[in-house]
Amino acid sequence: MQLPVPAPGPDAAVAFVREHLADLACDTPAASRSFRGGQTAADAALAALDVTGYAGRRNQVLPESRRGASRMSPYIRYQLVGLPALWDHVADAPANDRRKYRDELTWQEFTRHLYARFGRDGEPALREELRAHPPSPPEPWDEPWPRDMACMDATLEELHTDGWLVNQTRMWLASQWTVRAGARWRDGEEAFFTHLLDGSRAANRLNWQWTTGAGNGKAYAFSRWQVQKRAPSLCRGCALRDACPVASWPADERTTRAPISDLLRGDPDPAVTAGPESSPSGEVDAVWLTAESLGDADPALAAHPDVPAVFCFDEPLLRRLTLSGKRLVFLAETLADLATRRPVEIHRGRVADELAGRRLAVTFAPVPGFRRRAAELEPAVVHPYPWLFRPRAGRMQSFTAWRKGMPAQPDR
Ligand SMILES: Cc1cc2nc3c(=O)[nH]c(=O)nc-3n(C[C@H](O)[C@H](O)[C@H](O)COP(=O)(O)OP(=O)(O)OC[C@H]3O[C@@H](n4cnc5c(N)ncnc54)[C@H](O)[C@@H]3O)c2cc1C
Repeated sequence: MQLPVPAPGPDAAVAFVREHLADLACDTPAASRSFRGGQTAADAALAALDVTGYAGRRNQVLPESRRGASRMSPYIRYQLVGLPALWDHVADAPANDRRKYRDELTWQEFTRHLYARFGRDGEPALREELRAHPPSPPEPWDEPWPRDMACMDATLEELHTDGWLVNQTRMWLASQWTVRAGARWRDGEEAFFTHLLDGSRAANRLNWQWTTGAGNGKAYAFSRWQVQKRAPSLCRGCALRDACPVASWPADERTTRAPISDLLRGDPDPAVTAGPESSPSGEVDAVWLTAESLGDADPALAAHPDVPAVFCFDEPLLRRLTLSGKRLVFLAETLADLATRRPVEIHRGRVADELAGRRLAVTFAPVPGFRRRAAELEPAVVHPYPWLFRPRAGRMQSFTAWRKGMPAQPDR
């Protein structure tokens, strides 16, 4: 089913989602309080980005004015800003901040590589523990994120209204959920994925695994200590300040070993994982846009400026995911913004049905869902994914091992 293209701006995007996609959302669709979707918003955020002080303040939570986080992740998620562009943008930042910021961009790339490698056969990836089973607390909690703890309440509120959190509070929530409360990390990962505007299976699953000890065997322990250090006002105003349930460190943080996949040791065919290396030529009559790449610099969009861009809200997938309306509004804003520069078609349905019979150009996406849909649609032209570092065959047991196998500077 083809849908109308909304006018630019959050109000039209909210109205569009409420009219056409509300049955697929888990809440009443509304816009994120803090983030606007679209290339125009992403360009403005990039132009304003100054990472001076980032290394010292990236973990600060409150007051908000002291945060060092760059807040670029929703734009990075949809390739409205690419990792190579950010790498270049911070070239003149103070050395320590530049190094730290580029390290974090490299973590993002690491998660993409792992997800691509484990999802290379088109099957769901990284749902199993990579190296260890997280710790089990002696007494599981009835409610993993109790709202009477001010640190839980404030961070969940931010997640639900903004669709975004700083890295530090993501770690608190993940550790509290699994290491403290004994809940399944995959359920927590889903709860994040529902709301995060930047929610990606690669970064979300990997970070849940790393925080809970599944990724490297060492769990991150959450306690009042971090809240007092990073957001002291939360403890001061907490109803439980004299009976804090996380006043001391967790009783037991031991993980137990899990079987290790051979894919962590090496990739038998990195070319399959990485996708095409160069852009072929070919006649096409539309560019198929995926949620993995919605920016103006998308290689397929850039190579075929005269054909419409077609995006399909994947009904079976969205029905299963039941995302927050904020994510759908962000996407609608992004498509509406693109439509101010070139023809855009928006569909809702099964992707392979909605786009059947068209000669499509698309940018390769290193995720299992793309492989499955592309196998059905057989695009005429598949453009390379804009990797920061092209995936190689080497070890991925740890970030450090993987980084050693990558060049010092991004591949161009
Ligand atoms: C439990 C948990 C779940 C997470 N889920 C996601 C997710 O779904 N999507 C996502 O993009 N990030 C996720 N992260 C990583 C990180 O928290 C966010 O990328 C970051 O908070 C986004 O805010 P920012 O752009 O201001 O980050 P900054 O600190 O300004 O960093 C700049 C960029 O570096 C990258 N980056 C920073 N830290 C990490 C990291 N630990 N792993 C991967 N990339 C990183 C991101 O692309 C980020 O936008 C998660 C972290 C945890 C602990």
